Parts: sequence; C-alpha cells; structure tokens
Amino acid sequence: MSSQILNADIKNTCILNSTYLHVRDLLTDSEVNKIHALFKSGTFDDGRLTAHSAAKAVKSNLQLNHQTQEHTAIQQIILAALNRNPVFRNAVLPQSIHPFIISNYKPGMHYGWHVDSPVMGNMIRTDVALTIFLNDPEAYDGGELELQTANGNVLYKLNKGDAIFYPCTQVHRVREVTRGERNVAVSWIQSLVKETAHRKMLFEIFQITENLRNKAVGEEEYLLLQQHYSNLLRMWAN
Ligand SMILES: O=C(O)CCC(=O)C(=O)O
Ligand SMILES: [Fe+2]
Repeated sequence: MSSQILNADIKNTCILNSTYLHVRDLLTDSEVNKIHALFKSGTFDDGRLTAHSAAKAVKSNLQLNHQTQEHTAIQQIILAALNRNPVFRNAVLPQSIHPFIISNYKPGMHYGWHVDSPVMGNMIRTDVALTIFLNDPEAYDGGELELQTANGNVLYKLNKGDAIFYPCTQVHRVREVTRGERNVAVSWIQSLVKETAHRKMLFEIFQITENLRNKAVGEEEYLLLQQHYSNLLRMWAN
C-alpha cells in the first residue's frame, strides 16, 4: 500500500515512511525548555522497575518517578501538545494513552532488543508506541531507536520536540549511549482502530477529504466520500 502525505498542510509537519510517522515539532521550544527545567529537579528510578520480566534483563536506563509533581507537569504539557495536533488525532485515532515514561540514558545505558507488552497499565492494548525526543541529537552519541522491519532495520534519532509513532508489533531497541545523555518521553496508545493498515487507509481518505474541502464541499461526491470515511471508521472502531 502506498503511504504518502497527501495534504499540503500536513506535509510540512510530518513524514510518513511506511508505517512510521515522524511528527515534527510536536512540542514547541518553550515546552521543551519547561520540560528540561522540570527534568532537572526530578527524582529518577531504575528503569527496570517498569519493565516486564524478559525486558528487565536487557533494560538499563533511568526514569522520572511517576509519583512526583514534575512527572505530572511534564505529562500535562505532552498531553496538551498531542491533543492539539491534527496529524496525531487523525493518523493515530487515540482511544487511551498510557502514562508517559520520562527517561534518561547516560553513557553505557541502552535498552536491548525487546517486544512491548501487548496490554499495559489499566488494560490498554498497545497498538502504537511513541517516543518524543527531549534533547538535541548532537548532545549525545548512540541512543538511536532501532526497529526491525521486513525491509531491514530503521533508526530514529530525531530533533528535540519531534516524535516518532510506530506499530507496537515491531521488535526494537535503544542503542547504547556512548557520549552525553539521551532524554525522551515514551508511551503506548490504544487506537480506536486496531489494524495499522486500516488506520493508514483512514488517514489517507481523511487527507483527500481535506484537500477537496474548498473546491468540492456541497458536491454529491464529496458527501459520498465523507460518508464512506465515517462508515469505515465506524466499522473498524472498537
Ligand atoms: O526510548 C525509546 O525510544 C523506546 C523505549 C522502549 O522501547 C520502551 O520503553 O519499551
Ligand atoms: Fe519498547
């Protein structure tokens, strides 16, 4: 299936590569700075506390204690940014979002090859995983998020404020950080639409509808397209 960005407005804000959605500037610079300040005053725990048994063995990082006010404040900033983002809303179709893990990798830390649990927290089915990069890629060496795909591995190390969304079905790892520190926010989303291929089709139809809005609103074909979008979403929503 083709996977392209069809809408000019959306094109400036994200890159869709197969099923990997890279959203640019999900967080503004001012939000990243606020998060950085909260990060510095936070209390961090061993990341193995939140890993399931097989993942524990390969995980080495630090995570902001989730019972702190810093964690609550960072999570609020991120949730507000996600809620206002039309690409996120229409491409991911979020139903539930797992509380964020705010993590820090120092030199020597990594998260080896693993699969994420299919169900997490408050019975959230993990359909889409996301990593939001919270510091400059130049600030550290290594630390790439690496995903295994049928066409070879793909690596992501994005600008601060950018996010990558990927299907939870993929084996992945975080490569060892060899210099500096890697700060990210990570979460998992249960989508209204479980199948990645269905979400992609809906996102493409949504963009076509947006493209046609000005010239075709009121036309019969436009109404039919909207009807099919609505009915497909209703058919696939769970
Ligand atoms: O830090 C990342 O980019 C991903 C972390 C991860 O794979 C996980 O927490 O399960
Ligand atoms: Fe993971």
